[in-house]
Amino acid sequence: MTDTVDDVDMPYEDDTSQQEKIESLQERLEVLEGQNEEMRDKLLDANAENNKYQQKLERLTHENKKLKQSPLFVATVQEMTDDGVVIKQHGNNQEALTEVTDELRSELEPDSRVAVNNSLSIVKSLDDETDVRARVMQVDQSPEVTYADIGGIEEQMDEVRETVEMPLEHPEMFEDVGIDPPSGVLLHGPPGTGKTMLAKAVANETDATFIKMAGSELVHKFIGEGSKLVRDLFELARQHEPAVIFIDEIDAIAAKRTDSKTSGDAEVQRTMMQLLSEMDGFDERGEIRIIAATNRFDMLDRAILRPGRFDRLIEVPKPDYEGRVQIFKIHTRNMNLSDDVDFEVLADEAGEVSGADVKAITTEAGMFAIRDDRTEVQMDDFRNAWEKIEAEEEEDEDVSKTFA
Ligand SMILES: Nc1ncnc2c1ncn2[C@@H]1O[C@H](COP(=O)(O)OP(=O)(O)OP(=O)(O)O)[C@@H](O)[C@H]1O
Repeated sequence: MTDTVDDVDMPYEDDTSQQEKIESLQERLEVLEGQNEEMRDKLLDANAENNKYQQKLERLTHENKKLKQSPLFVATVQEMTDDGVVIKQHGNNQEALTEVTDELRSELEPDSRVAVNNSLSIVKSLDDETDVRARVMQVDQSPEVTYADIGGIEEQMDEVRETVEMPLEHPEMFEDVGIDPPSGVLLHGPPGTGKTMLAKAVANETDATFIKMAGSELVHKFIGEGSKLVRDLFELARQHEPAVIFIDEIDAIAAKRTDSKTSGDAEVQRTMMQLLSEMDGFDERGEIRIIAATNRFDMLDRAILRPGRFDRLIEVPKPDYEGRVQIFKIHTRNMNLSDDVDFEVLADEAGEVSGADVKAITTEAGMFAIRDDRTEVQMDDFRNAWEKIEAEEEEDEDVSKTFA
């Protein structure tokens, strides 16, 4: 390497001759020029290196983006070895040895849930399975709803009792007659008409565990996860026999096939197929009854309505006038009512409302009384409550139209 010249002192004594001074300065200039050249070379090398890293960064960013875009699969870590991580994919149960970055490795242990890409590289670690199950499935050992809490849908209640309660309590009757009880019951109708209540009440009255799963929670998940959750659901029900499985918003996993072939659709299809296959093997399931509910009957794939599946359809409509009177009475059982309260007039004035609307009116009427510092709820409180709720509903409709 060339000698560096850092000092700013002149490279000669004060008494040196002119000629010698020039020579020394020239010598110094040469050294500096050499240094300059060397620095320029280094700078060029560094620039070239920088370019190389930039390109690599761009490539990795692009690959990373691609990895995130492509569908991910769920797998469970089986073993952590020096050669990599052994994972087992959900759905097909295939095992694979895959490499993992040191950073991710520190987050993993046997039984960790991970998301893997097409080439089975671990992309990220996932929440604990129990967290997902808890979010998707609610287990209620004894729901509090009774048949007496439900108003205006007697016919539907009788049908649910016949199809769910009878097989649970008197399976021998079906054997004696020589017929199979209906496999699944599908409740369909507008929101807030008591579908969930019916399922809870029948579980309560038969001392069965109520297990609720929301269909919408099963979609937009990783490949293989929806069907695994369906298997887990039936396993959970088996552990809690007798049990009533309630699948709310079944349209989320059982909508008619669309033409699009996106991976999301395929995953929804797989989840539904798993549900159907669990239902097809239903005979051995003993004391488990399945009730599903939807507000979108028109959207359902007819495959789920075939015999042996959801073969008992029960429409749960909004209550009629008599039903509304009854529901008003039910929801005001514990309220301190003034003598002027007349449910027949209220049921008439409210018009075509759902049971959930009636419940909302009674609660809001109570709030009006509290705001007015009264303990007794009056007829006007109910009227004001309905006016307020109606105005809010109209506002909501306007908002949803604006954003539609
Ligand atoms: N027929 C009814 N009798 C008494 N209360 C009712 C009735 N229908 C609805 N309600 C009241 O409305 C609430 C919501 O009803 P529920 O959840 O059973 O409706 P749903 O039909 O399952 O609605 P969604 O389709 O929106 O899930 C109930 O907790 C209850 O307070």
